[in-house]
Amino acid sequence: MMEQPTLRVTLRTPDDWHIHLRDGAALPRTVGDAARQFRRAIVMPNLVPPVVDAEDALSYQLRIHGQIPEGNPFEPLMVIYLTDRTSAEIVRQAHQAGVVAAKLYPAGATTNSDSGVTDIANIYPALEAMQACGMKLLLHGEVTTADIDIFDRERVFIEKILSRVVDDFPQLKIVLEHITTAQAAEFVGQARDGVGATITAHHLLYNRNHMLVGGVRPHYYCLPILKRSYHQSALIEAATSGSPKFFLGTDSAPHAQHKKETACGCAGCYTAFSAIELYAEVFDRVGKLDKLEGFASEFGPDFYGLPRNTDTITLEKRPWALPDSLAMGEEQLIPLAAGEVLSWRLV
Ligand SMILES: NC(=O)N[C@@H](CC(=O)O)C(=O)O
Ligand SMILES: [Zn+2]
Ligand SMILES: [Zn+2]
Repeated sequence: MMEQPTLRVTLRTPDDWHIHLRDGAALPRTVGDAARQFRRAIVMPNLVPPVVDAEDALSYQLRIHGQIPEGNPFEPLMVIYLTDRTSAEIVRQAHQAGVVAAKLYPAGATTNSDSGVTDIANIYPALEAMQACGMKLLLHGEVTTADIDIFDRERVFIEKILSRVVDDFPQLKIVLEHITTAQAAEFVGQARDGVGATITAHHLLYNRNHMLVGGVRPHYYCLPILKRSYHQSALIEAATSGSPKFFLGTDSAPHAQHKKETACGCAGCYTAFSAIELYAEVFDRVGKLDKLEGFASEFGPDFYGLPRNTDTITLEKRPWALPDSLAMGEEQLIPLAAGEVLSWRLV
């Protein structure tokens, strides 16, 4: 019998424009996984306590650097966490220290967001300073008031908050992170220049049925929460459209197994172990593998005003099963799609 030649695709090395690496004992796992496939990563600042200024960001960056495998050129790009007390001066100092962005977590919106902003008006001076120095604004785009249903929180954030910030700061570069709805895809698609969005692999691969039909599956629980399949289709459409407004951000977020599989489980999916392979799965499924390179490796650096990577990675069509569990320090971590078979594998 003749062996079929193995299908391969070679891509410019991708970057991850939204990842949670955490700290301490988690770092060898998270940094190692990210550095295996990505050259750069935008590192989320929601540590406890959060990364709020230049000093915090630089010391966190050093701890990450300490875990990059020998000879690997991985580059963590640092972000500060906006609080009610973030001043214009804090922004300017962070910018001078090489911090590329500041992250807005509405207070209480997601994991480790208790120090987040309680009213966007409190950070208008910080946003002015960011606009002036070119620092990007990254948004966890969900309102948090109890009267708004969890499935509507992103849509209401866009209507009530985002549309205002986009207009009030016409030169500010804004990324609506981990979008999950057709409304978000549409808003960003039609927004002025300088407004973009990241999309996770899990919001492309799954909808809320995957999380809730036949039993509740805590490893699919993340924020913003998985939505209807109609929204999933809109996200796939946006990610594979070739529009430079949409780019890769895994939102990979490690929570130990015992913190997910419990009565009140944490929000976040761990995808860093196989992120580019998960994205390849989706793009291939809809016949758009040719659009993966723009989404994964070009539109992100273009948006951030950074050079595109010049080296490449290769994916091969060779089915493999994800491990059931990974070690993270002394703890166990269940990767998203644990035990499932993926078609593409990083060579
Ligand atoms: N996405 C999540 O569900 N969790 C993230 C926080 C975030 O990005 O909202 C985390 O830090 O665990
Ligand atoms: Zn978030
Ligand atoms: Zn996140």
